[in-house]
Amino acid sequence: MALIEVRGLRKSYGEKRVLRGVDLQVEAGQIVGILGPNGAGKTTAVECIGGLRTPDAGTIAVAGLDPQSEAAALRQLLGMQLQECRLPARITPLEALELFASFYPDPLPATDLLGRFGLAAQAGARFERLSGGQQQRLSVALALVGRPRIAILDELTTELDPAARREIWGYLSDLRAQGVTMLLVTHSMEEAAHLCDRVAIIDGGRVVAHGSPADLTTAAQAQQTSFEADLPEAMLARLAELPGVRAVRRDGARIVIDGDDDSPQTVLTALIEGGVRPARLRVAAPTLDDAYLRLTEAS
Ligand SMILES: Nc1ncnc2c1ncn2[C@@H]1O[C@H](COP(=O)(O)OP(=O)(O)OP(=O)(O)O)[C@@H](O)[C@H]1O
Repeated sequence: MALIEVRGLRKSYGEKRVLRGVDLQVEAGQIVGILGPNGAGKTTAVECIGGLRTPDAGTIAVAGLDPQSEAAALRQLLGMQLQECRLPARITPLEALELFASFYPDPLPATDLLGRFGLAAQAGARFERLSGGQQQRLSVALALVGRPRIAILDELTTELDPAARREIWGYLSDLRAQGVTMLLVTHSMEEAAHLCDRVAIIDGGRVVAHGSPADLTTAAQAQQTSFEADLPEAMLARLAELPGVRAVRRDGARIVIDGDDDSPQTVLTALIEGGVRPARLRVAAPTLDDAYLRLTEAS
């Protein structure tokens, strides 16, 4: 059985049906990313998994525990970073870490975490005086202070500069190597591609796609062929009719063609047969961004 097992999760706020039957499995030791448009219900889903919200229907087991009825046991093995870190305005990072550490039998030393998360100089600063990025780093450190077996991190690096983001990614990779399982809510495809073993895309209240970043990218079958050529409209129309071609457009001097994995070859053959010599030809491999857009558009 997976370490996190979610089946048929449903949740509404009043009339608003947010989750309409979410299924999700997270294997031990994996980093799983949850992606999806704003308002798709990602935070709602992870808050249900963390026991902070009560589902309307469905089952959730985290390390075999029910997050509602076995919340106290779950808290000992789960660390949770919330999208909005709400702490008293005057608490300092050191105080907050020591307070959270006091809830666990074998916490990480607060000073180590302050160093690791680049907050040593702010150890005694009031929370309200920290920058957005510093508050975010503190919220991740707070989620990890109890040496959790499972960490749920909600928009972990949104406010961070590129160097800080890379540092946190490095830290999470170290944690994975130690066997920590992580569920990440993210809007960053770069983050998902870099860190996640698997991603689940939530849209319309359901998981519309899941798999490794590479699987999803391949499944999207998006190849983009572009080149410069003086093509008459009739030729453009002919390219648009080729098998596997999804869209043809002009972008300044370039012709840009989206299609499936075989489309670059099909397009090239058609151009050569038509006596066209494409200049500055480029074929762009699909990215997770392309896959995400196609999958969420399709749903
Ligand atoms: N406590 C609440 N009461 C009423 N509606 C809520 C509540 N919390 C969330 N919602 C609504 O439920 C929907 C899903 O919200 P949620 O925060 O789970 O989405 P999300 O996918 O995490 O979004 P984002 O990417 O913008 O963070 C949104 O339309 C939101 O306005």
